[in-house]
Parts: sequence; C-alpha cells; structure tokens
Amino acid sequence: MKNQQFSLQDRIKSFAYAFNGFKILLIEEHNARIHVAATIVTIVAGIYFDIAAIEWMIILLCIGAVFALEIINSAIENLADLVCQEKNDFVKKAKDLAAAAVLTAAIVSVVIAMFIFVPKIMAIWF
Ligand SMILES: Nc1ncnc2c1ncn2[C@@H]1O[C@H](COP(=O)(O)OP(=O)(O)OP(=O)(O)O)[C@@H](O)[C@H]1O
Repeated sequence: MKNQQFSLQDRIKSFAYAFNGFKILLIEEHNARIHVAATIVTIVAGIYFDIAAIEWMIILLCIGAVFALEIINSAIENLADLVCQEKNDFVKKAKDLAAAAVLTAAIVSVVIAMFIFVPKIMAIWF
C-alpha cells in the first residue's frame, strides 16, 4: 500500500514476508534444491582452491542471479496458475519464458564456474 507514513515495524514485516518467500521456495520449488546443492559444491570448491576475491565476487553474482530468477520464475508460475487453471497458450509461453530466464543464468553460471575451476583442477592432475 502506498502513501503511508514510514514505519520501521512495517519495514521489518516486509523483511519477514521476503524470508517467507525463501521458505516457500525451498519447500515448494524442487529446482531450488538443485540450486542449493550447486551453491554448496561451488562454495566448498572455492574454499578448497582458495580462489581470489574477484572470483568469489563473480561466483556470488552468479549464485544471486540464479536464485533471484528462480524466485521470480516461481512467482510467475503461481500467478499464472491463479489466473488460469485450464490449458492456455499464453500461460505456457509465460511459464516457458520465465523458466528460460533461469536456465540462461544457470548455463552462464556453469560456464563461469568452468572458467574458474577447470584450470585449478587441471593444475592438480598435471
Ligand atoms: N495452464 C497451462 N497451460 C498450458 N501449458 C501449461 C500450463 N501450465 C503449465 N504448462 C506447461 O507445461 C509444462 C510443465 O509445466 P509445470 O509448471 O508443470 O512444470 P515445470 O515447468 O517443470 O516447473 P516446476 O517443476 O517448477 O513446477 C511447461 O511447458 C509449462 O509451460
């Protein structure tokens, strides 16, 4: 709601609603569990290979992008299901486009992870 006076209590409530969004994501969106697993593996690899600060920053941006897009994708899916429960070509397009956004960020993240980690893994073997 707009044009209300600033209230710290309301801002704290907004944070609580956003954290509830995380809870919904982890409980209801099974793809998010894959993102969590990939995040843990990447962070462990980052610590193991003692990657540089700039590499951490790029990896954190990738993790943030994938999670943020998965959250928006889930929001779009929920709204689409609310608006239309029957089969509908526009719903299909909207859902597939939102899913493509997540996939784009995920593919770019994997390529970046390969750029960072493959040379370090090779250095151990050769
Ligand atoms: N109401 C609908 N009308 C037409 N196509 C739909 C509708 N709902 C979903 N689809 C399509 O059916 C396919 C499966 O969608 P669904 O949402 O069930 O699974 P998903 O994309 O794997 O997502 P998730 O696993 O996150 O629920 C997608 O191509 C989607 O666009």
